[in-house]
Amino acid sequence: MTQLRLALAQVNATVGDLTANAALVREHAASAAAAGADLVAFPEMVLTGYPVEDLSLRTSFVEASRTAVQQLARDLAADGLGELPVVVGYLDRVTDPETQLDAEAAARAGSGRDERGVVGMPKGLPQNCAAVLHRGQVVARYAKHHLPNYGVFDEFRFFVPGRDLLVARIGGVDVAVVICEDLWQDGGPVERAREAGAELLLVLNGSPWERDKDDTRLALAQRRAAEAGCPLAFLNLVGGQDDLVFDGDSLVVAADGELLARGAQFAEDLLVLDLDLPQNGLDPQALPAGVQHVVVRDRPASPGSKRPAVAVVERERLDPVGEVWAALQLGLGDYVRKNGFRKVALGLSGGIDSALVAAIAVDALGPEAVTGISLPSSYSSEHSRTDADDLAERTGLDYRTIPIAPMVDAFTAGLSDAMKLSPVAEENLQARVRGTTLMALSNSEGHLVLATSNKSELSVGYSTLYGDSVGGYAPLKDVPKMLVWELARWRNAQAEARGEVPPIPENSISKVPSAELRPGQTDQDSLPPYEVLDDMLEHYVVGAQGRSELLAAGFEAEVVDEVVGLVDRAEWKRRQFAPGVKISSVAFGRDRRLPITTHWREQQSR
Ligand SMILES: Nc1ncnc2c1ncn2[C@@H]1O[C@H](COP(=O)(O)OP(=O)(O)OC[C@H]2O[C@@H]([n+]3cccc(C(=O)O)c3)[C@H](O)[C@@H]2O)[C@@H](O)[C@H]1O
Ligand SMILES: Nc1ncnc2c1ncn2[C@@H]1O[C@H](COP(=O)(O)OP(=O)(O)OP(=O)(O)O)[C@@H](O)[C@H]1O
Ligand SMILES: NC(=O)CC[C@H](N)C(=O)O
Repeated sequence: MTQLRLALAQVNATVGDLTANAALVREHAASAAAAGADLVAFPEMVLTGYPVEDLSLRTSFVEASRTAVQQLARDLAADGLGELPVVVGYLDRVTDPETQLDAEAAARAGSGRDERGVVGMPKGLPQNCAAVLHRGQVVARYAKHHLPNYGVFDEFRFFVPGRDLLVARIGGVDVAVVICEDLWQDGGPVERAREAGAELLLVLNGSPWERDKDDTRLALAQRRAAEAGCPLAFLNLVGGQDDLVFDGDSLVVAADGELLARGAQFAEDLLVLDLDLPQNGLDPQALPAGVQHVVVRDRPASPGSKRPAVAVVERERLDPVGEVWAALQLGLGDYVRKNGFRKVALGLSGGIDSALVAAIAVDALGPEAVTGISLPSSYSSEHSRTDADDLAERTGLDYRTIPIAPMVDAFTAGLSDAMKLSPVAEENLQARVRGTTLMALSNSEGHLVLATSNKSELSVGYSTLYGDSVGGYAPLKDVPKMLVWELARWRNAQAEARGEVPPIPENSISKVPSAELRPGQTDQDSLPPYEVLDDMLEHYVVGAQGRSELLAAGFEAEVVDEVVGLVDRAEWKRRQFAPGVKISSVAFGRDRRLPITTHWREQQSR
């Protein structure tokens, strides 16, 4: 048995900020060293942030990452941390196609060049890599084998796959290092880690969160640990990046599947634990082909018997709705902060969507950073104002009122000389005056405007383009309306349990949803009841089911045709929408890509 004190640093890196990310690594490496760790690991592409998308195709960016990883190794040594092996994810490139690519790819790299790069491979041959840093140097390197190319991932476009497995002897333990998708695919590096006799499988991840994924990951880690025949440490990024949220939730499982430790959810964490590892007797002279064995440290920094054991602190787990809240809060907060904003603004209608967005924003940024504006028109109900007032008081946000009736009247008068405004044009004019007013505030005072539309509305195009759809970020973009209400009730119940004032007025939760763009209007004049709509959207948008499957699932033909038609026609509107946090398995945006211009109609399958 050898004891390894393992430190997993789940940190919040920022895409493109190599300097800040390197500083984050140095800071957490220092904490790991202070905790007596034999090894500290950081997530997938921590040095560049993740995902970097087409930045991987820029020579300047790839070279900056290559330089930064070397500099980081030197800086760690200068910090007095040179003896601590540090594993970091970063962006590298193929420098020797003969030895770093498989034979077929190497042949293509040698022959098929055109002005865009190597035919069939991304320009510059970038790779998603892990490096082991020790005594001021990069002492070992691994390139991700399996590149995810589905859902939100496009890694065939961004990277060239790696070929060899890395096993690094660290603190006397043979550690196989792999990267994220390597774990999700059968066979490949996990199987080879077992063949090689690895004693610990270390997986660096940039695994974005979606509902229920924590359970999927745990089950996967347990299965792969059994396959690898050794404990498995799954280390994940944390933080928001455009429409993705990484939840951390790193975990360590034993070879028999026992959960040994789990990191915080949606927060940075440094997980330190002692692993007692049996020696698998890896023989460096008898390794399977394609396994690189590098000796970094032959024995632990301090023998297990001579240091006090570390106690693994159990982190509190969030319930399923709490996870969604935390994802929305972190996704919005990081989008605002990482894009250099300090405050946000939104229209407060007294309705549930704007109330929920305001409450999330206040949790993410604090009440002083959130400006809510009541923008009453001549159709606005009394409760739209009083409920907005109530929300403002409960949350303490910066609250203003700007009546829009005079502006709408001036617009209507000005336009009516040139055209006869249709009823829909008149309705939308109000939403557009509100949009213009919010953008004026954004330009004048520097607020980022939040769009309040939810996934149900986005699905069917129930918003006014250049009106209530204005905004730089749309927190509820992937949140269906029924979940909007559930989140509001959940947040209020949390407040009550803590003896705090619930942020969302009860009336905003219980009232009938209405756009209030004409007298007496309700959402249900134009849309099926939200219970039915959301259920069908789960089948049609998330499940991508066709008409016959929707009918077989029990939906009425008339409703199917109406909803499918609305969803299909709204594709152009969705394309112009701001990004928002992905919480489902199929979010609008990169997850669901459909042509705007298409003559395919589901009804054709009748
Ligand atoms: N394929 C396509 N490619 C490019 N542009 C396309 C297009 N199809 C239509 N268009 C354009 O889009 C215009 C229609 O879109 P748009 O102007 O937005 O208007 P539209 O979608 O017709 O109306 C907005 C609807 O949303 C409702 N609404 C508004 C605000 C808030 C809420 C709420 O409660 O959440 C609901 C409102 O009551 C109304 O029923 C057309 O005039 C046309 O110019
Ligand atoms: N009177 C208003 N004052 C300020 N903003 C408004 C007003 N009416 C609408 N808006 C803005 O337009 C958005 C869209 O209106 P919509 O009616 O869909 O949302 P909501 O009122 O928040 O919720 P619900 O759809 O449940 O009524 C609102 O969320 C809000 O940001
Ligand atoms: N970065 C990755 O390789 C992520 C892919 C993986 N299937 C996940 O979602 O966690």
